Amino acid sequence: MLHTNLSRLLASGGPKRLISTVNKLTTVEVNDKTGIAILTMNRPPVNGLNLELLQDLKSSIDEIEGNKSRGLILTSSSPTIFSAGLDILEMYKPDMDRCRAFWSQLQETWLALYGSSVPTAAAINGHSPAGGCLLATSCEYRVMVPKFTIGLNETQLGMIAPQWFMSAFLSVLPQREAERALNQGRMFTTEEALRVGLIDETANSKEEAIEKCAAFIGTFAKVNPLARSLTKQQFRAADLQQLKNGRKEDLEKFLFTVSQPALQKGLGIYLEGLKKKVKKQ
Ligand SMILES: CCCCC/C=C\CCC/C=C/CC(=O)SCCNC(=O)CCNC(=O)[C@H](O)C(C)(C)COP(=O)(O)OP(=O)(O)OC[C@H]1O[C@@H](n2cnc3c(N)ncnc32)[C@H](O)[C@@H]1OP(=O)(O)O
Repeated sequence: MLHTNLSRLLASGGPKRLISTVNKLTTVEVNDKTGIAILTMNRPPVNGLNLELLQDLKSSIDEIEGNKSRGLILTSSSPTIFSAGLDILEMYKPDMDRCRAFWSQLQETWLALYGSSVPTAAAINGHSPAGGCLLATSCEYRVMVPKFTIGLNETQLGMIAPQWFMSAFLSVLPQREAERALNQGRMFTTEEALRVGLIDETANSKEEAIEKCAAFIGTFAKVNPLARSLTKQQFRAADLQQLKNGRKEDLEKFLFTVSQPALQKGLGIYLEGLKKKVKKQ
């Protein structure tokens, strides 16, 4: 009951204090009463994860870790897109120095989110392909609004999701389901995602999704925070360590992959397809 009241207060727009507007592409709002932070991505039109958005996400996660928030809810300011995943323009005909900084920042941001000491939840209020799905599956709980899609579609782009994308996916889905979905590059509708367990709940609106995420975070109200966070970290330690140990190799593999002419050609065709779709409407 206490948890429900807390979450209602949060969602009803109860007393909220904007504690950070420092970052250009993210905002953090901490509710004074509940202590839960809402981290909102705001990079129109599709929250494409470019270097700057990844930097802002990392610094917002650090801020939430530092200000003793009771939990983190990740969401988007767009009414239809949670995140379109990695900004393909960071990988298409890239400047290699920037590309290096981009991938290193993606690693850094993932380590911070997946390894966060506070309870994390994603209020998925729009489409969430690839890198968007990575962000959502790196959280501990997912609530999604109907009529959108989520999944790791990398193979559809002729790309291979790195091992740590798979780790986050596997922390949510059974191996058999995860392997098949990744091989197919399958995008799940909200209803399908609920059926396989890729999301935990559905909600009819962003506000309701945030309320349900807050209720999840509220379930830890009476649990010792240190015991909870150390337990979470033990569960995630092997996945985190695997990337920490292999960061350099992972970066080199990425740079090698994006410099392949066949991949560049595929990305060009994919981008063209996205643009043609816009013109048809
Ligand atoms: C083992 C070794 C491995 C080593 C590593 C190797 C490889 C690296 C692995 C790479 C991993 C990649 C993960 C990714 O995240 S790749 C990105 C995947 N994302 C997508 O496929 C999403 C594509 N977008 C869409 O499907 C749709 O845009 C949508 C998100 C469903 C939204 O649809 P809608 O609302 O209709 O919007 P538009 O389609 O009209 O888009 C508006 C605008 O935005 C541009 N855009 C969309 N998505 C992206 C993107 N991801 N990056 C850059 N730009 C994007 C789109 O082109 C439109 O632009 P214009 O307005 O200029 O036309």
